[in-house]
Amino acid sequence: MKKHIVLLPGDGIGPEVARAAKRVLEAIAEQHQHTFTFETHNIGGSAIDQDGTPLPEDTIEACHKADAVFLGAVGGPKWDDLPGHMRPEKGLLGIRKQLGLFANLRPVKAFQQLLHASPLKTEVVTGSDLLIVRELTGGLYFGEPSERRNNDAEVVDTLAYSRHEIERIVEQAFQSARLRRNHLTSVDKANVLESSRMWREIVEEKKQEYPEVTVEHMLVDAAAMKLVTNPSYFDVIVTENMFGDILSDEASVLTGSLGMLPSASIRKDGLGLYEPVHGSAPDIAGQNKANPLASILSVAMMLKHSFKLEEEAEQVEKAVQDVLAARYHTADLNISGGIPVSGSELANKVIEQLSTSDTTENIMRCYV
Ligand SMILES: NC(=O)c1ccc[n+]([C@@H]2O[C@H](COP(=O)([O-])OP(=O)(O)OC[C@H]3O[C@@H](n4cnc5c(N)ncnc54)[C@H](O)[C@@H]3O)[C@@H](O)[C@H]2O)c1
Ligand SMILES: CC(C)[C@H](C(=O)O)[C@@H](O)C(=O)O
Repeated sequence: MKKHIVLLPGDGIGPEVARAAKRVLEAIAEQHQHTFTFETHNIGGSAIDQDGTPLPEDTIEACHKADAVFLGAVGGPKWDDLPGHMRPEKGLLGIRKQLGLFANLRPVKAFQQLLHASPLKTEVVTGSDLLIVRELTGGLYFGEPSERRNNDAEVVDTLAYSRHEIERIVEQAFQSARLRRNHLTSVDKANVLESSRMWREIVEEKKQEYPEVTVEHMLVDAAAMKLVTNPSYFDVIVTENMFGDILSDEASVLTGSLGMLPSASIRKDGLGLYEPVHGSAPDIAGQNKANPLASILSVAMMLKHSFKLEEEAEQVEKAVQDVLAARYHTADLNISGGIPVSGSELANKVIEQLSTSDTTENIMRCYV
């Protein structure tokens, strides 16, 4: 199979984890006689420095032509004082919007080997296996107006959704639920927000088409609490952009580290942008400490969603599992009696493991 992948390393630890992602893709290509070609482009702060904008035109063009995109991370203190429209994060929001990537899939699964790495009690974390389906191209992130007024005496951001935007993400969530355990929790703030009340109505309408899926509505504040007190209660969570952003970082504590959470930002035709949920981690950038596993698991999602290479995707997931079972870990993971290694060494271990991992064994198949 021939596939062309655009790499957007970005800032901070972005280039370190993007390197790991590329090496895993190269190893998979070699083993299975695929031809994966790569093209690297600027985004975020590094694009501001080199091109004067967080999202250069050639980056957008290359992504449009690609079969899949991998993004490391954007942002950092160097660019924090720039005006809003010039910030590195605008590059990330812009590419999601330009590519029409309305659905962000964020699977959260507590690896057996990492149950003790979470600060939560082991009995709470055990069995956690959920998928957050986050709306990605609407809501507060993109609503207009968004501005300061009257010499900073007032400020406004706008939370706006069209019916179509809500319908398509809710539909995606029902489809994901059907592939998993048929349990959908729609998270909103319907006791306060009109947009949430319309969201609820649309979920109620859509559920008629998916009678096998059990549906419930939960307020976001209650969901935030339940996520850390009874996480195994959840199967699929669907929610709007901002709530999904916050809940997924919260959910990362179940896995032991933000460095463990992969994501896929997808649209209907298969093109996807794959990125770890974490940011550019300026505190550890350039020190080879970044955990590459969120990025490597995002590669597994790329293989599955964009390339339909199920076996290869499972091979990557299994290799990660085996490396953790061998107790290798980066410093962000608290594993007593483990073997601490650098980020690049951990990526090496996964790549070595790829040739030996037996995917017929029971592995975590949570990335739907
Ligand atoms: N997708 C993205 O590009 C993205 C996501 C979130 C934040 N950001 C940006 O990143 C910058 C830093 O944000 P932040 O500090 O709030 O969040 P962050 O996710 O970068 O870091 C939060 C904490 O988690 C740790 N961490 C994150 N990823 C890790 C990894 N792979 N391995 C080990 N430890 C890891 C960091 O060291 C830090 O202590 C900001 O500019 C923010 O806007 C970008
Ligand atoms: C960097 C930021 C714009 C981004 C978001 O809020 O979507 C990040 O937090 C994420 O979760 O990918």
